[in-house]
Amino acid sequence: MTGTDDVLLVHGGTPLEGEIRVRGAKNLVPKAMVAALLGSEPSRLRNVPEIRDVRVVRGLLELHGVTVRGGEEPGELVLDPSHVESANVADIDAHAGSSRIPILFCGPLLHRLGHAFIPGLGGCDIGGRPVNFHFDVLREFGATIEKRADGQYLEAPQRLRGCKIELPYPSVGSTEQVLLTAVLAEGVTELSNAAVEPEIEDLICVLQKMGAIISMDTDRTIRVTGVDKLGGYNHRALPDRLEAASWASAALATEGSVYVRGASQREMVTFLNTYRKVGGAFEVDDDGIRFWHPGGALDAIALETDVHPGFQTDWQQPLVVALTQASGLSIVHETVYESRLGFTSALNQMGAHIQLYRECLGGMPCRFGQRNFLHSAVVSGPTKLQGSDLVIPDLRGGFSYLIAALAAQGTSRVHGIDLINRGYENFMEKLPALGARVDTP
Ligand SMILES: CC(=O)N[C@H]1[C@@H](OP(=O)(O)OP(=O)(O)OC[C@H]2O[C@@H](n3ccc(=O)[nH]c3=O)[C@H](O)[C@@H]2O)O[C@H](CO)[C@@H](O)[C@@H]1O
Ligand SMILES: C=C(OP(=O)(O)O)C(=O)O
Repeated sequence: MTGTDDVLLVHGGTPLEGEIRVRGAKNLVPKAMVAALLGSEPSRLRNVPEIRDVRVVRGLLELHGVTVRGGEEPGELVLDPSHVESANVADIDAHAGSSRIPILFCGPLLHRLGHAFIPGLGGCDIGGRPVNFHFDVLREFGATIEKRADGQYLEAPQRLRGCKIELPYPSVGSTEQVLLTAVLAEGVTELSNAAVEPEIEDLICVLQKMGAIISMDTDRTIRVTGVDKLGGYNHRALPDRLEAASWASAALATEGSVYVRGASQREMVTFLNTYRKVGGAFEVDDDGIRFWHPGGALDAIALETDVHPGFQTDWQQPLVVALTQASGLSIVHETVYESRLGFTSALNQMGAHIQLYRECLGGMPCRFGQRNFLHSAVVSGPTKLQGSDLVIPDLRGGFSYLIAALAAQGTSRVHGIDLINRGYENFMEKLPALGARVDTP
């Protein structure tokens, strides 16, 4: 999309009402697709959403000789890794900056080919997002890494071997890096301070179906006993709890009611507790969750983002829009990314009162407190929002701008909406289905 194609006019002031469906999680599906590379047989992945991160990984897998085709049911992919081969560096490089997933190709490609080339990563610009943990763990497994102008070149001079690793922080991607590498490494790998997000548990289920031996302790320790060979898997991806929470926040901020078919309570317990504290209502049934604004005033809250089972950082930005409609002072302490509150300046331009602070406004130990990052916010509400010209900064920030524009009086011009396709399936169809008044210029 370019030019005016990438602009959405949002005429606000209408509550979102109706039903939408979420499918497999953006933060699991592309990784399960990478896991298929480790198998000696085809894998079947179901509940796959049509989002850009899936297309990027599909392209990268195909470049490496994996055949990817649709399966029998809608949203099913069949991935056949029988003929994995080296890809042309220039072709891989065409995917530079597209997503964060390419770094997870390291372990599988080192096992299959003995070498790997990783282009520059993309992903949301919400902090520095270094990948030092990833490369440190790969070195522990025995890989060599060379940084060149166009990307990172890795080699495994011999079979990678299991090792004992402690992550400095429970990083999601680094934990996945360890899992995808340890399953075929020689011997046992013990990872402490691992991330335990639901998407990681689901990746462990995928790998176990392939023949891996992985155990998870309650103290964030994961143990993997390497095996010589893995088969394929048949797996239904867990639902996208991040997209579900975004629609929930949209229902609250627009004083509407949205049934999110496919949403699952188990992965959203922390979000649901917070939603209830703010004054949002929800009802869980076997097929999804209905979220609505029950009328009356919303309540201000204190919120700290954290690794699972804490309040997921990707839930933060959409919920902040709803907090602009709550009575009193809400406090938000973002402890996962140092720069994830920059999106609030546009909300202020629309009439919100959000003040950012460098200090940690919360009790949780945080890596950013003494380091000059505006990572805490005080949201003072309720404030009426007015339509505005908005430029989408990142995935969740972008969806938050859509929510704010829908809740505002008047028309907003939202630029850069294509970015939302990275993680929200068919949002351009879902919005009008919920009664949103949107059109293109
Ligand atoms: C595709 C995907 O699944 N993305 C998710 C994943 O991102 P991602 O896996 O990139 O996030 P991480 O959990 O790794 O990052 C958490 C923190 O660790 C730091 N860090 C991470 C790696 C590293 O090598 N060095 C380092 O310092 C990061 O800068 C950040 O401050 O988990 C995040 C935290 O739940 C989510 O917000 C993202 O939606
Ligand atoms: C930060 C996110 O994703 P990514 O890691 O892919 O940039 C997100 O989904 O909000």
